[in-house]
Amino acid sequence: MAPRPTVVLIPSWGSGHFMSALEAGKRLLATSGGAFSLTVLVMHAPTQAKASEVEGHVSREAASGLDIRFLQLPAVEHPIDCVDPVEFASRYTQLHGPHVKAAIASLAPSFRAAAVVVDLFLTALFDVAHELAVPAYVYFASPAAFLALMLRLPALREDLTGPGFEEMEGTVDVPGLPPVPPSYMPDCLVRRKIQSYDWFEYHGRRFMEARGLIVNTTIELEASVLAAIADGRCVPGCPVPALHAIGPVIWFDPKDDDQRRHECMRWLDDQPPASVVFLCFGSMGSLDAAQVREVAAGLERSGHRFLWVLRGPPVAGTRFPTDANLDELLPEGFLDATAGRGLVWPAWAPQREILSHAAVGGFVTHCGWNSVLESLWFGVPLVPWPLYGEQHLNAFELVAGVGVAVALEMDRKKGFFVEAAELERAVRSLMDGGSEEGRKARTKASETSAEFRRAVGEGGSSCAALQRLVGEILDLPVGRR
Ligand SMILES: COc1cc(-c2[o+]c3cc(O)cc([O-])c3cc2O[C@@H]2O[C@H](CO)[C@H](O)[C@H](O)[C@H]2O)cc(OC)c1O
Ligand SMILES: O=c1ccn([C@@H]2O[C@H](COP(=O)(O)OP(=O)(O)O)[C@@H](O)[C@H]2O)c(=O)[nH]1
Repeated sequence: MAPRPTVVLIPSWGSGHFMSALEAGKRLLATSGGAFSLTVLVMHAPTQAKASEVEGHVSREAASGLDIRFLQLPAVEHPIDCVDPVEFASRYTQLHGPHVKAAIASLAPSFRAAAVVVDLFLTALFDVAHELAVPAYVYFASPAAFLALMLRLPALREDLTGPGFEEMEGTVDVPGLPPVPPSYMPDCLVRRKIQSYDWFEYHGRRFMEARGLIVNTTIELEASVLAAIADGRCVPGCPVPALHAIGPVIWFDPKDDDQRRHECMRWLDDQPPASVVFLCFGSMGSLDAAQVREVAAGLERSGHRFLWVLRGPPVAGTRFPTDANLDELLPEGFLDATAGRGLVWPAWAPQREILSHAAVGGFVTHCGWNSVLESLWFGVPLVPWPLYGEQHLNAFELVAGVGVAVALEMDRKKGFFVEAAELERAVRSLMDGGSEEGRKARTKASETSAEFRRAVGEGGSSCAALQRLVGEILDLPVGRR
């Protein structure tokens, strides 16, 4: 019997990355109508907490009855002296090369790898795909604007006077975006860390070797950036891989009827429609004590209702926050002063469920791309408070490009510190009925929600992109994709 085609997906272990890639894989599988299966190669997550999280996802999905097989890759050493998580992910991935090759070879004779799809920082595995003559794809869980920047990095290096963007004068040309101030570049490219730039540039170059770039966005949301990439404006003179905008790819937890309704949801049930501003800063977001005091003062003075996910300092040696001790962190009297109109939640919260609640009218977010897409899916406008990774660029795009957000001024020289008065202003602007800035953001967020739902529905742009991608993987003649 001829071997069955399978798509080999290799995600990384970060919470957002793993589930976003898996959800994208499941959408590919569903669109293929059984023409191929999905094989997921799972790397050992580098921390115990992440490993348990990944194991939980794998065992739940393995029991789903879908045509997915999970293969655990052997453990490898941890690279040392890495300057940031991107360098770690890139070097850790390189060490997996021989194991990935063996895993793909072991699929024969029952299966044939029809494509290899890797996470954005795992492009070192393209070497294996090329050796085995299997088409390679990138799954890009971040916005197309960041993809455009990564593709431009080799050329932008020529404009730098130092190893990062910090010393750069003028603005950065990210094709498809308005001119970007250098301070909105990903934080590890702003400061003087030569390895960071090198690794981002490495991946940017390798993207050009892919057969296709699968991006978690929609043509409607990032039209100008996607056009700029497709027109070759990021890497002039070189053929651009096929672009597939299949988003928004959002993962929703399976409903568990036995579970009690979460305390945050019960609290929201008692609040009026669109009255609550939600604050949450992602899987690696925690604020220091001085910043917590400013947020508390800003929220109290704004007079608005709020649900604030406040996490404690990171676990030693990691960037992942602990559950907060509210008595220690919050200013004395704050909880009493805001009783009835505010809830501070000290642990991981059910963010997607919260955003879906009618009482939520605005979201102060760290601008992780999953959080942005989830908020817009439910039509909730944003106040961007970027912290790490590419989030500053995301914030710039949301305010200056897309128009779904009210800007928040931060002191870029003082560790992106936000004053209480500035948070109060931004929250009022987002939430007050009379603010023109907030009205525009609310209208645009609500239009984007409708666009998103059309894009993934039958005949929508992302649904069509998935169908074209499946046709490309199966090598169907162009007219039948
Ligand atoms: C996308 O650019 C960067 C991403 C990261 C980064 O690293 C990271 C490492 C981990 O061990 C766990 C993580 O969860 C994690 C997350 C992360 O960034 C977020 O990834 C999301 C994708 O699912 C999404 O794109 C968010 O917008 C990201 O903020 C780190 C980094 O530089 C250090 C990046 O430039
Ligand atoms: O308390 C929290 C914090 C985060 N998230 C989820 O974690 C993901 C975070 O991904 P994102 O890309 O926004 O940021 P990252 O954490 O990767 O920086 C999103 O799906 C959020 O809904 C959550 O459910 N509860």
